[in-house]
Amino acid sequence: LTQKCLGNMAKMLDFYSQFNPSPLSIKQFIDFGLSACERKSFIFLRKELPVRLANIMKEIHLLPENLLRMPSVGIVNNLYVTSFEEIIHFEKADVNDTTLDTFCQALVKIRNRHTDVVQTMAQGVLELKESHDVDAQTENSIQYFLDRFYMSRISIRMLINQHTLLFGGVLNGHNRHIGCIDPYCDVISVVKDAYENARFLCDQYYMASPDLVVQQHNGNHLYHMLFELFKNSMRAVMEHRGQDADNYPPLEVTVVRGKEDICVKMSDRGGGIPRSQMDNLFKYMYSTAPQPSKSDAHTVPLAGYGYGLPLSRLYARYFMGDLVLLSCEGFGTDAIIYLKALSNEANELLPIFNKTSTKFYRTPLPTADWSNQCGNSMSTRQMTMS
Ligand SMILES: O=S(=O)(c1ccc(O)cc1O)N1Cc2ccccc2C1
Repeated sequence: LTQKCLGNMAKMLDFYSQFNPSPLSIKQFIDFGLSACERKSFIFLRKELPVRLANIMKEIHLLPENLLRMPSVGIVNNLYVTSFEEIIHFEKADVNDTTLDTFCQALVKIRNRHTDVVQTMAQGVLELKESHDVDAQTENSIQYFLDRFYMSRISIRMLINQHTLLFGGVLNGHNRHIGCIDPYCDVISVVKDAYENARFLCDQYYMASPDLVVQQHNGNHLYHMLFELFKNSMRAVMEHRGQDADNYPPLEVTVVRGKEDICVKMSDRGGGIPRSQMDNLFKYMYSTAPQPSKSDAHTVPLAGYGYGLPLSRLYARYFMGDLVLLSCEGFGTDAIIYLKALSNEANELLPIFNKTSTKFYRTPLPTADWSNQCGNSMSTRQMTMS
């Protein structure tokens, strides 16, 4: 990048990062998709995509120095710079069919370019762990950043998918879908799909798998969350009971549609984990496992790079839901996915680059205002954070 171009890029980043991202609700996605006007979508996206990209790119620059210097983080940063440049080319383009077509192609190119960003960032965290000692403040900044970075990425891919599915020419398989949203989503069938695919992996690895019991009391993010939870629960049950056991306690899934929340609860009797370990399950630093070596590729990892739970919780929180784990050590674990029942309440939850987020990276961990004998001290913020 030439000096002039770099300077211009910095100015454009400052300009677009001043705007807050505009959260959309599932209702807005559906209503817009029904009227589907490509020009309006283009006009909205050529501003909103640079705003969302710039907001998170400014935050990348706030990362702790030694993470920022990791080769993989440099690669991710350059991907974002390239994609940001490509999008702002459309800033003043006149709105005609040629522009709309090249815009769609650019979105597909950007989506493909960023396909492996989750793994590449995980590699960056691994590079840091292998080259530096990571203090609590750095770990805190990384946890805070990656939750926001992946949420931002989920939201950008959601916008790109809706536009390319609605206007990209390729007819999507199910014409009742609006973009990637299925307004008639039958949760039970998603549960069964996710179970069958996780069971396939479990059978391959353990030569057996727990049954599924589904009780119904009343998309694709939902599928990914369920697939992840099934893999965890199956692994827990199989390892808790040992592979010679002849029968395994079934996984129980309960689906309830309330006035405000839709709950999908998955209960396993896999022996659970101690309360002291629970927080680690959602920590990127803790769950950044060394890459599974290609040699033992036949042992298909039920748990991939370990980012399954933190990412699944982001998918749940993206549309104002949540993912909560409740474990009883020695017995098993309940995982509950909460979804908004009403599409007008299912608003995107988006990270905003501003003074508050900037301060978070610069504020040292507060001194403890709680203490116990074993020398672990906590701050009120840490108590409320988890
Ligand atoms: O921590 S867990 O309780 C657990 C965590 C998340 C989940 O969705 C289901 C679970 O059951 N569990 C994961 C696991 C893996 C290997 C051996 C034993 C266990 C216990």
